[in-house]
Amino acid sequence: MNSEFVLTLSCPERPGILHAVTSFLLGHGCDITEHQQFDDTEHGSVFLRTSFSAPTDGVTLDGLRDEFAPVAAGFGMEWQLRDAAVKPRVLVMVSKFDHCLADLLYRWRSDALDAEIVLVVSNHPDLEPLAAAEGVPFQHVPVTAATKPEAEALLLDLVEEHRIDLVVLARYMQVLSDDLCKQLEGRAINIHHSFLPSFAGAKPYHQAHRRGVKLVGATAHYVTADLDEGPIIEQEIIRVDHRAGPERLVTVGRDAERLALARAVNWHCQGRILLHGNRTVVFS
Ligand SMILES: Nc1nc2c(c(=O)[nH]1)N[C@@H](CN(C=O)c1ccc(C(=O)N[C@@H](CCC(=O)O)C(=O)O)cc1)CN2
Repeated sequence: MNSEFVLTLSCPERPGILHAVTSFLLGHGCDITEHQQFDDTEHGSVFLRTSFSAPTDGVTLDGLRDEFAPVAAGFGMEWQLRDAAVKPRVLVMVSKFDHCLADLLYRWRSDALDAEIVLVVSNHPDLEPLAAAEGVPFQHVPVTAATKPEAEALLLDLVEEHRIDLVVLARYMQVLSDDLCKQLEGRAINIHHSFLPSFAGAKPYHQAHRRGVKLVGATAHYVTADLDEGPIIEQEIIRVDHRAGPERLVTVGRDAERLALARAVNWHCQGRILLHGNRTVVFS
């Protein structure tokens, strides 16, 4: 029985990167099961994701990490090596709209999410029954302008207490502070209910209706201090026409939100996303 691991890395472009990776893996009796690479010749950077199986006797994750570190240092790599069998622990944040939370819980229950949903946090009590129905703990953390600092401190305590790997904002309608965004950099994903960069901010479907668009969509992105400006992971669109009023756009938009968010969460948890400045490389 072999173990499955995933190596992701980025580094300055130069000859010998792939050779270094593959000879390291071969030297440890590992077999590559999937490989994807992107050479950004414009910026002189290489992005790579390799999944591989390793013999269980004598090969451990920590051992591979310790022995790959000097190889990586020689190329100036930023890298991650993780056990593909270990599902990242996810905290889902939500306000009153339930469609994204319900979708993620259903995918998790039906083993279609490569993550463990361990906690739901909301600034309203309304969706506690939805989490309870799936046996997931729910924490009501009210937020006002005055209480936002302590509410965010509690959230960070929960992230640490529950050993959270990823925070998912599944229609959480409060703006996170710059400090919280810094603390959660690269491990918080938001679903914005428009096809960014169009209609950022509040009420995007009403903005879209006023503009008379023929396509509406949703955007899953990493959360940064700049509202709706974080690195885009996935987008989904749906065709509409003149008959669709704002309410109808809200309704059809939900499908785009559910799909874009679920894909983004799965790809993040499978180690298929690498940050590239304010953009992403997605090995889907
Ligand atoms: N630092 C960030 N925080 C959040 C982001 C983000 O990109 N960076 N995304 C939002 C989600 N969102 C749009 O996708 C969004 C949510 C809320 C608002 C907003 O103006 N909220 C008001 C309060 C509204 C209310 O109480 O119902 C506010 O916070 O003053 C805009 C965009 C999640 N957070």
